[in-house]
Amino acid sequence: MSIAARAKGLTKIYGSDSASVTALEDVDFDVTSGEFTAIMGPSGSGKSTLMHLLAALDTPTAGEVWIGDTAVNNLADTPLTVLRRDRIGFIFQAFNLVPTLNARENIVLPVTIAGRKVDVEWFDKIIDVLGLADRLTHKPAELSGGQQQRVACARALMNRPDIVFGDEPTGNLDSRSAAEVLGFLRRSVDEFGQTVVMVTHDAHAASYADRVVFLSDGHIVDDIRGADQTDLLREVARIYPRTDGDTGPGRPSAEAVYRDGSAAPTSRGVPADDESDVERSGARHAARG
Ligand SMILES: Nc1ncnc2c1ncn2[C@@H]1O[C@H](COP(=O)(O)OP(=O)(O)OP(=O)(O)O)[C@@H](O)[C@H]1O
Repeated sequence: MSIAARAKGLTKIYGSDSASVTALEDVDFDVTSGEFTAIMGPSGSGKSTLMHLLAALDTPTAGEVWIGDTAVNNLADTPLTVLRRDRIGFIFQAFNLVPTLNARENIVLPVTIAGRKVDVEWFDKIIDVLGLADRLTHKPAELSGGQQQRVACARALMNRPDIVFGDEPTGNLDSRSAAEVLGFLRRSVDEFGQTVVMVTHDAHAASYADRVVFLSDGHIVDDIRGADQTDLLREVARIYPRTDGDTGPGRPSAEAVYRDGSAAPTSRGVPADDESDVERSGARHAARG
């Protein structure tokens, strides 16, 4: 079992003096290679901060981050840019495609920026799995949200990165498109050996992962494997109990987790008949052998 990314003693404080916010405090976290890890927690618990630090998009106040064996903290600008370009893939909630480029051009952008030749076999494989073959000449505005996010998934994998980071990648999608994107991330782990780290509010989305890490108030408070949606909802209710009226400053709002559908499996357009937990976790465990 190798480590794709490691955080040690990670602390992030935004602002200074009385206006400062401690978003993460002394967090240790290893991302295992070839695994799908989800990071859950209420709004403000530090999920995006942890992901951005792990993905070398931001610098910590204290602590260290490694991508594989590379210590990220002290990298100069150029090797840091190369590391982000070649070893990390990103999928954002807002897709972040280049509007003037068509789907094919968006997908191969990381390769063309790096001045390399497109690996046609790999490109075709990804496009086939994502069902994008008949959309390659379309610009983002001519694609549905789900298709745009599938293009973003293809772009994230194009360089065969060490890790793909997804920040609420299904946050803007309907349930069917979300299931397609999550199913693809799952397949990328099972079939391509990809390492995926995804931030989500949503227990349904997190149930596609092998491992779910729960954050609260800038700390990791739980870390479980092989959980289905029911298990995750139980964990959410246990870790973030409803505290109606108790959402004062400094307290992460459990409501955010609930409001976003994590405690209500059918509320965020996640149809009960969409794909049962049993089927999905069965597929996950079968794929893992
Ligand atoms: N650039 C910033 N400046 C000041 N405070 C920030 C900044 N970014 C995040 N924070 C604060 O740090 C804490 C953690 O934020 P973070 O975005 O990591 O949480 P999150 O769990 O991802 O929340 P959400 O689910 O709402 O995106 C919050 O209190 C947030 O207000």
